[in-house]
Parts: sequence; C-alpha cells; structure tokens
Amino acid sequence: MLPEMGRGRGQPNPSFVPQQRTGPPQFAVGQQAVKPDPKYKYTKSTDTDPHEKVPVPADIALLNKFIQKEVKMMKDTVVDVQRQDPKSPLYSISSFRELRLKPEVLQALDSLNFQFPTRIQETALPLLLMEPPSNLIAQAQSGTGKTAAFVLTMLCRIDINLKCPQCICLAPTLELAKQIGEVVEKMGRYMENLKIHYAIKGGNMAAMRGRKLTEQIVIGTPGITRDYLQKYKCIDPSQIRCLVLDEADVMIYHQGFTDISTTIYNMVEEASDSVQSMLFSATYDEPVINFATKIIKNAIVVMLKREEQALPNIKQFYVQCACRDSKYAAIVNLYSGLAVASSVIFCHTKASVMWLYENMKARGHKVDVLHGDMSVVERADTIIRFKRGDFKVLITTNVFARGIDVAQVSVVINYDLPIKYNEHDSPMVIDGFTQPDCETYLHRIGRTGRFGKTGIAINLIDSEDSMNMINVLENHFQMKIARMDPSNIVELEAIEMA
Ligand SMILES: Nc1ncnc2c1ncn2[C@@H]1O[C@H](COP(=O)(O)OP(=O)(O)OP(=O)(O)O)[C@@H](O)[C@H]1O
Repeated sequence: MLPEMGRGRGQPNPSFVPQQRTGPPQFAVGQQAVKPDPKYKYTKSTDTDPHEKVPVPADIALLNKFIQKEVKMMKDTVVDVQRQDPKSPLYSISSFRELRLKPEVLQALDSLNFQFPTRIQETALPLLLMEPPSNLIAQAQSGTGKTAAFVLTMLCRIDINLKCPQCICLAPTLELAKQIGEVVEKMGRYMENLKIHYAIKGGNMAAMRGRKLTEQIVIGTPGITRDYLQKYKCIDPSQIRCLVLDEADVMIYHQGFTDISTTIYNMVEEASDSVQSMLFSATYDEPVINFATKIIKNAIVVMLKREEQALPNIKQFYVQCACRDSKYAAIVNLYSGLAVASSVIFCHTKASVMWLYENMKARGHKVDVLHGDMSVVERADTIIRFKRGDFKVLITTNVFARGIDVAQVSVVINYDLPIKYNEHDSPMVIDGFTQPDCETYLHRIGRTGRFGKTGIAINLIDSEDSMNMINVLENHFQMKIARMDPSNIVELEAIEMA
C-alpha cells in the first residue's frame, strides 16, 4: 500500500486578490532596474507610484514590431539544427526503428513524419519496452515529446485481441485527456480494432454501472477513472499492464488529486501481476520527487538539472507597468502583435479572465476565453477553434497551463504571474514577498516554443512584489528574464540581435 500522505499543496484560491506592496522609489521604469532587497518589507501600495512610467502607444508600437519580428523568425526555425546539438532536447542518435516498436506503429510514425526520436523518447522507450517491464519516473522539457513516449509504450504493450482495458492514462484536465486520445488515435491508426474510452466529465455515468468496458486504452481525469474502477467496476484492474500519469507532479502531489491518484495506483498495483507505472512531467520539485520515488516501486528515474528545465528557445522578458490599469493598456496596444500567430494570456482568476475578455471584446478585438467554469462542450469547442486558428488570442487561467499542444502559439503573456500557495491555501509569503509558483510558470511559458520552435514569454510587472517574483524565478532556474523597455530603442535592438 502507499504511505499516507499529508495534505498536498493548496489549489489556487480564486477569490484571492494579489497584495499590493510598495518599495524603494529607485525601482522605476526607464531607469536602470534596481532589484529590491529581499529583506525589505513593503507595506504601501505601488499602484499609483508617480516614479513608474507607463508604456505609451509609440513604445508599444516598437514592442509590437519586436514581437512580429520574433514570430517571423519562429517560422524559419530549423529543427534539424537542434537535432545535431547534443545539448538540445531534440538531439538523438538512434532512429525509431531501433526502439522495438510494433510495425504498425512505425508505419504510423512515418505517416506522421516523425523521423527521429527526441532525447526523452530515445531515453525512455528502450527502458519502457524492455522485459520484464520497469517503472519509470521521467522529466523532460515542455514540448519535447513526452506524450509520444508514453503513447508508443501503451500501444506496444496492449494485446489488440483482448477486448478489455489494459492501459489507463490519467491527466489533470479533460482537454489534456482528449489531446492524449488524439495522439493515441494518430499513432494507433494502423492497429485494427484499437479502441479508446474517455473517462471524463460529460459522459453518461449512469450507463456505466454494470457495464464492462471493451476498449483497450482508457484515458481520463482521476475522479471519473476512480469511479470507473471502484464504484461502477467497469474496469478490471487485474488486466491493467500500463498505468500512466501525465503531468505527474500535479497528479500525485496536489490537493484534490493525491488521494485519488494513489487509490487508483493501489487498486491496480494490488490486482495486476505485471503493471508498469509511468510518471511524466516537465517539473518535479524536491518533495514531489521524494514522494514519487517512495510510492512507485523500483522506478528508474530520469531527471533534468534545474538549469536545463527552462528551454533556451523561449525568450523571456518582463515589461514594467505602473499599475494594473496600465497592464490592460499594454495588452490592448499589443493586440496586433499578439494576433500575428497565436498567443495565450494567463490571468490569475476567472474573474480577471472575464474582465479582460469583456473589455477587449468591447474594443472590437477578436479574443476568446477558457476557464474551469465553462461547460465541457464549450471548453472542447474553444480548444478546437483555437487550434484551427479561428481566433488568435486566448485569455485563460492555469487550466490551460499544462500539456496543451498548439504549435502556432508564439507568445505567452503572464498578465499575472502564477502564485505559490501554502498548505492553508494562502499565498506563500517569504520576507514580505509573495512567492511565484515556479513549476506553473515553466508550464505556462511552455505553451510556446513547442518542439524546438522559438517563442516569447512576456511578464507584465506592476509592483515590487511581482518584480521580486521575477528575481526568484531567475534564481530558481538559473535563467535570464530580460527587462523589455519599449522606450529604449537601443536596448530593444540589442534584444532583437540576441
Ligand atoms: N519525434 C518527433 N518528431 C516530430 N514531432 C514530434 C516528435 N515528438 C513529438 N513531436 C511533436 O512535438 C509536439 C510536442 O510534443 P508533446 O505534446 O508530446 O510534448 P510534451 O513533452 O508532452 O509537452 P508538455 O510538457 O507541454 O506536456 C507535438 O506536436 C508532437 O507531435
């Protein structure tokens, strides 16, 4: 059995309004940015600090030019160059043919133009396909092909002639579950009689009682999948050969998911003689990896160094805004740049998502929203339209932060930075500063820069508190988040040259 775990990290509290703090006056836009002393306790609001300079439309026009140039460069990115670079996550020395995949799967990979495995695929697949099967806890940067690594494993592990679930794949959101299913369909297109069942919100749960599933692969969110196993008994756990947890850190260590995921793991582990468990994510902080290695027996662990986690092909910037209102002005003025390819704007709450959406819509901008209060049908429809390019700017919450793969997303904007919560569901504050959620930040910016493309992440900063979060993120991942000062043409050109 699994060891009992304490309360996981708190879910973001939607009613939270970030605290405003004020800092030393030297921290002003247009001057050399002075990073605040982390020991300094800020107590007053900066919202109306007269030293701050709001980007004016002319400055924003330059910023737009910069974004558009970057987006154009993105189209010219050559994946082959990265494949040759031993430091790149796309680097590999083997071919898919050397990886013991089924012939029908190889045929599908050819038709999908998957020519070479990425580093994580080349590393994970031989470990996952060897006999006897071994468990794996794996980490790889966002957009580098983790999905294919576990989907190919599931396809190679199932016996197509058996009409019962043999693989369970869990994901934190229904959008991600659907997206994984689409990858299974594509990679399993030449496997006759392959069937997938989605254990997600929106299905007819009453019809499940007493029914035995005949599909070989079940992909679902944790709550409904547990009901399938425990309540409706429509999956026989003794037949399960693969259990996959995508976005595994959140699945095993987040309040609301921990107990459910561990119940599923225990049920399958106890019933099945030969289940292989696989955990994949772009991020695992220390407590998570400690917990994961405790519960997943004899797992092979493939981890990245901290400084390897942030992708160099995603250029990260912050823009200083005087207050929340000027963040809105910046977004409105950046619209034409954001709509060149596709962009995602992350807000802290559903309320701010809707506020930004209504205001931009009222100005005639074509934007759309995705958040957890929308119906299943609305959410699915929004993702389809965004992937199809029907609208170019998506305003959303953390519900879109993980896993969703939209190749043409070139810009991610953090209207609000993601905040870390403590075990009491309150924002974590150290030395007077709110702490950023480093893992969520990495997942959010990973919605751009997919599979070696270049992308831009822009963080809108409106207080010393949010500036401090930028410093913490830089230190945590040992990476640079450059100040983008739209009024400084020399600096902007220097960034363009970089
Ligand atoms: N070997 C490959 N050859 C060509 N394209 C690939 C290959 N592997 C993955 N891709 C493509 O790269 C994109 C990103 O892959 P995927 O969504 O699996 O990334 P991920 O690592 O799961 O990302 P995240 O951490 O955001 O969940 C997808 O569009 C996928 O089709």
